[in-house]
Amino acid sequence: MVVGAGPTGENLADRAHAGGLSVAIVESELVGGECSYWACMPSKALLRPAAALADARRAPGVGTGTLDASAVLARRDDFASHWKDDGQVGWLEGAELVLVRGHGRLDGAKRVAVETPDGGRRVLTARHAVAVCTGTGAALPDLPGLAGARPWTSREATSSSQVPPRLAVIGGGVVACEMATAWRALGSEVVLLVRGSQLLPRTEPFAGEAVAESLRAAGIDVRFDTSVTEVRREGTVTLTLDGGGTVTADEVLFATGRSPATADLGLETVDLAPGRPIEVDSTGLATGVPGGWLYAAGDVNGRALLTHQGKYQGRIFGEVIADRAAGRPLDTADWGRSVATADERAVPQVVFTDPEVAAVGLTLDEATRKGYRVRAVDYDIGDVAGASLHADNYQGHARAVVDLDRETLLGVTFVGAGVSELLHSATIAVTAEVPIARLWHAVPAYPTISEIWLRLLETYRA
Ligand SMILES: Cc1cc2nc3c(=O)[nH]c(=O)nc-3n(C[C@H](O)[C@H](O)[C@H](O)COP(=O)(O)OP(=O)(O)OC[C@H]3O[C@@H](n4cnc5c(N)ncnc54)[C@H](O)[C@@H]3O)c2cc1C
Ligand SMILES: NC(=O)c1ccc[n+]([C@@H]2O[C@H](COP(=O)([O-])OP(=O)(O)OC[C@H]3O[C@@H](n4cnc5c(N)ncnc54)[C@H](O)[C@@H]3O)[C@@H](O)[C@H]2O)c1
Repeated sequence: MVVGAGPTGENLADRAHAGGLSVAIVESELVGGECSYWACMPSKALLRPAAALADARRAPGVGTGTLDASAVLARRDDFASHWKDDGQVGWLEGAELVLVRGHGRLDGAKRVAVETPDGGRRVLTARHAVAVCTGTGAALPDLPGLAGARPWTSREATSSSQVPPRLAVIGGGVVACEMATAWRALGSEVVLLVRGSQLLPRTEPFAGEAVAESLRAAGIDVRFDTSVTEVRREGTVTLTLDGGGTVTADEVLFATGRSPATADLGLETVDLAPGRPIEVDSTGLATGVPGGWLYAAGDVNGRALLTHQGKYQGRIFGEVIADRAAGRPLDTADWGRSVATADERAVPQVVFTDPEVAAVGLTLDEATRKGYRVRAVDYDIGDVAGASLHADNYQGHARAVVDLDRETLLGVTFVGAGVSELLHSATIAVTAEVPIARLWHAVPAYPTISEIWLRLLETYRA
């Protein structure tokens, strides 16, 4: 039994079925999950036209137009399948997975009680395992006046059919940076209020600095070390700031992180704490639950809050569940078939701002804190021939973090226009632990932005 039919639950169910199990999947909203309707797909549909326009403006002779907001929003609606899940339900049926609509709650060992849309209650018992794949919801701070102020969360920010004339965005993480970029490009006046002193704090510092600079260049009012202490809506929204002063906007987006969807999941019936992520081992098995029947995959286990990592866990844990049920041996060595090793060593992520931020593995700071003997190798991407052709005055930077003892890469970060498609080359280098001596023979085509690889290696060997 799988609870939650987001990208993770779908993949886990499919792999468990491919391994020989019959699978039922419980979904309380839309099959396809947050990613399809209120996260990855609609946000990237809003951002892609902005990136295309920015690229056009940097290539002389192409054009300097503005976005047609209604066309962009209409295309976004198509990408969100108009918030209907018929297509994904069709896929589930084709994959021979049984869909149970309703809110699922654990009800003791191997049991899931489903509150069905007609108000009924159905208790389902799994023969082998229950996999919780319920994802996360937006986390809102406890601020006076916030509840009555109808704030935007990531859901409204990705699905709004109106462009607010003035938008205040709270937060300095990925959602805040991407949504500030998108709505500014669609015409909003945007103020970005950041509690800390940098954007994208989990990436290399030069990434957040480049994004802050470009958000400001796009006309966004970026304010660091600024906290909101009170929110009031009287038609418009007024935010009171800790240093004194107020900000008034038509809408306010709180992009202040996520909470695991475990508060109303019956976790107390299996002696786990509601509202917390479900901790798992590297085969997906929940720790502290006897009997080896409860798994958790994707955002809900807190390992890596990204669709591709959730799907990766889904593929691996689904197969593990089927293998354990059939008595087949697992392969739990590092990078083995039955463990999600990449979660700890090589998580790739692209932040679709302008410039894009594409990173995999450890930052210099993380590698140093983990005790590796490392060297950071830096190079400005604008000095690569392919980049200077890509855009006039191309601004970008790359860093590779080299493990000096093994001469392999622990992490790579690219910042610049069009770098997202470079990332998989770095993911392969980090995951496969390709020695620098061999990377030297991986020749990038001339004149592409990929020549950054050659420059990084030359810099290392200089
Ligand atoms: C604005 C935004 C943009 C993002 N962009 C990207 C991106 O570009 N790339 C990327 O990799 N990641 C992105 N993410 C992160 C990505 O959305 C998540 O990592 C991903 O959705 C996690 O998938 P999941 O299947 O684990 O959970 P979810 O997608 O959250 O799916 C969980 C499902 O479980 C259901 N459910 C919950 N509780 C119950 C219950 N009790 N009973 C039955 N069903 C239940 C929910 O209705 C939902 O359908 C973004 C996130 C946000 C907020
Ligand atoms: N392109 C992508 O891959 C993509 C896009 C969007 C989201 N995501 C994923 O979704 C997850 C959620 O993103 P997110 O940006 O909501 O979370 P986040 O954790 O990345 O950032 C949250 C930000 O809010 C700030 N914050 C927290 N509480 C606050 C408060 N009370 N007041 C002011 N600021 C506060 C934090 O300091 C942080 O800067 C992330 O893990 C991210 O990886 C991925």
